[in-house]
Amino acid sequence: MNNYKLFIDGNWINSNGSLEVLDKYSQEVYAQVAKANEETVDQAISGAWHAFERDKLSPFERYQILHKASQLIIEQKDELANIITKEAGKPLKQARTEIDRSAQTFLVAAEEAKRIHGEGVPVEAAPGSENRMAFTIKVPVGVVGAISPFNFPLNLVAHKIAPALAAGNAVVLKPASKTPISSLKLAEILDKAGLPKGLLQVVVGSGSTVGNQMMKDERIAVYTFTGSAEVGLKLKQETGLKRLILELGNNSPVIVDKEANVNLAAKTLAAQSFAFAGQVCISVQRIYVHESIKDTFMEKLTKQISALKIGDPSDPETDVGPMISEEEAKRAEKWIQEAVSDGATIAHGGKRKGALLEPTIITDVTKEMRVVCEEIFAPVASVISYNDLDECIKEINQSDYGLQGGIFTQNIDTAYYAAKRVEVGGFMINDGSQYRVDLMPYGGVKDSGSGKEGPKYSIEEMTEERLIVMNLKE
Ligand SMILES: NC(=O)C1=CN([C@@H]2O[C@H](COP(=O)(O)OP(=O)(O)OC[C@H]3O[C@@H](n4cnc5c(N)ncnc54)[C@H](O)[C@@H]3O)[C@@H](O)[C@H]2O)C=CC1
Ligand SMILES: O=C(O)[C@H](O)CS(=O)(=O)O
Repeated sequence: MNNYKLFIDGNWINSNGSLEVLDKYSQEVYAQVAKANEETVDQAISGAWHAFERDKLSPFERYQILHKASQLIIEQKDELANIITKEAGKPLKQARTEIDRSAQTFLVAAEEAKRIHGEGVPVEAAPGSENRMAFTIKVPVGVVGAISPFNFPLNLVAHKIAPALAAGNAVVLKPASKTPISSLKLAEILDKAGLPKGLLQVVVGSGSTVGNQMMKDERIAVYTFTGSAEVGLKLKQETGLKRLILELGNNSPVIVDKEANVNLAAKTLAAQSFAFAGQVCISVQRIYVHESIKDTFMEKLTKQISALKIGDPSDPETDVGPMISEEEAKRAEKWIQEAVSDGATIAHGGKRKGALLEPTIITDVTKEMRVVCEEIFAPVASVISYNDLDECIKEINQSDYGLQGGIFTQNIDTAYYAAKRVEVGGFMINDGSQYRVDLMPYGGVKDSGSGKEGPKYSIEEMTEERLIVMNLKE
């Protein structure tokens, strides 16, 4: 049995209670993790605040620490990938990709630490201001409160911690209680990389206790949250005038136009609908296919899906592993059955064994069905045919969400026409919605959230721009 402690003020501490982290494939207890209580959360926030006041690192020192952390992540790749596979049930090959991406996120944030700057403001042009000089500087906000989801337990945490530290802040992190171990390993890595004690605090526990306490604490200046729209909305209502970065859900649409490369579309969409069992917020969920190519596309798509290997996530060949819990798999199965009883057809998959749900394609759906209009967050995609592109885009935009989308077409005019009209934060041409490189601006519109991630963009959110005006002698 693995035992993990909390990381408070640079020390590993136990608490009265603990929580069990399950191996998501075997469903056996994989680790015990100390659970934060009110007192430990208070200690963590207070420690972060004091560390922020005390340890003012230069941009170059921040660069060195984050750069070193990136190297250590790569050195520990096998161990970290195994942890993600166990605690999240993510197939090993996808877990290994997550480690590489996390190292890159740290590296990009390290570089950004040296580039944080304000700008000159030309006030001398204004009458009476000839002797004045104005410029802005970027200052850290103080303590950043970070709350993260289960699905990318290392890289989505990296997207919060690395830019916050690059900007000179302290961080209190609450990882998802189903997958806290990756965060604790990351704390160990940052400690080894030379991060002064207290600048990162990791508190483990439920959202309703630990998360809730963090959201109410005056000492936290800015919040960054990734998770469901439901929790995001609650947090927005609770945080008043404080800045809150929200990275929420989606039901990603992708158009397969009549001029698409159908082979490319089928191959890409089979991979992007079912990676990590569809539990990716930009997972392809709604596939809009032009009526004239629907049969060919369906044939190629189902062939690609049949080639996916389903099962044990620790097998390096596995493409689709279990969902985060049997309960979640049952919820998705219920949505599928509900659609079928309302007239939909299962074109592929649909069966469930424990937390393993087969990659599933549904056709004959309507836009009111939950599998279409809500975020399913499971290995399930709907194929919807269309004849008129404008009508298709109109239907796409009826979604409450707007994170990422895409189109497959060889016609550049069609591609750009759609890119300008589909209401999303990011739009991919000749790729699916599930494309992301970690330096890109990433974030949604509508109920998918507000504010952007990607180190450069998060740093903007985690700093204040202060204007300085100097009244100089003539
Ligand atoms: N836009 C984006 O970048 C991403 C969005 N997501 C979204 O996350 C969801 C899946 O992740 P889950 O972990 O199930 O999401 P969730 O919303 O249930 O939980 C996310 C985090 O919030 C915490 N939390 C829950 N209630 C809270 C409260 N009242 N106060 C403070 N914290 C609270 C949880 O403990 C967890 O750490 C999906 O909707 C998915 O689309 C996931 C990854 C990336
Ligand atoms: O939202 C998600 O699930 C992630 O942001 C996934 S990824 O884009 O970083 O791969």
